[in-house]
Amino acid sequence: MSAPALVLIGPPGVGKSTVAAAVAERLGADLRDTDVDIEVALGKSISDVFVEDGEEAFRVAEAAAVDAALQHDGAVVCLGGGAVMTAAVDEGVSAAAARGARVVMLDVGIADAAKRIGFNQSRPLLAVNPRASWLAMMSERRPTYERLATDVVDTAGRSVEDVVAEVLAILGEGE
Ligand SMILES: Nc1ncnc2c1ncn2[C@@H]1O[C@H](COP(=O)(O)OP(=O)(O)O)[C@@H](O)[C@H]1O
Ligand SMILES: O=C(O)C1=C[C@@H](OP(=O)(O)O)[C@@H](O)[C@H](O)C1
Ligand SMILES: [Mg+2]
Repeated sequence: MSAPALVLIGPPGVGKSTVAAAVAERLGADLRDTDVDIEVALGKSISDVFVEDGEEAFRVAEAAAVDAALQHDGAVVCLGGGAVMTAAVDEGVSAAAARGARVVMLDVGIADAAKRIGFNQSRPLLAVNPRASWLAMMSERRPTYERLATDVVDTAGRSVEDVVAEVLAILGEGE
């Protein structure tokens, strides 16, 4: 049964896309960042999808992109922060874990998240009142992230390289 090697979940700005790219390179594995897959499939940026088509349309496209990525054997898969709140995605990630994928939650607090993403315009859900929105989003999502995760990596105050090394160790690919 095919399964990705790794599925990265966690809030926006925690470093999923950055860490996934580095881990995939180190493993020589295929990288599937589902936000990139959605942009290719719809031919526009995530921000434009939200503005022109709305969040509901984005979540439909996202569920399809995640479903395809979770069938990609041996891949390093990186989800958008809100993906697991869609029931089909939640079930798909659980099923991938049952087939052997490691599901790693990257965790972070508000202080580091704010520094990393600068709370700028590129994440449409955080465009208005970014700090309060991030905190509310995190309290709603945290139980789902923690339930799905086979492993949790705290990224607060750590370099990208440090986080990548811990994720590689979880995969049994230490230095
Ligand atoms: N451990 C880290 N320490 C400091 N900055 C980080 C760390 N991980 C990622 N970053 C930076 O945070 C920003 C957001 O990362 P990104 O990979 O886009 O997050 P996500 O995909 O989770 O939204 C990037 O500029 C990245 O370089
Ligand atoms: O948290 C969310 O709902 C979202 C997170 C984003 O991805 P990142 O988590 O990679 O920033 C992107 O999928 C979209 O803007 C919605
Ligand atoms: Mg990302």
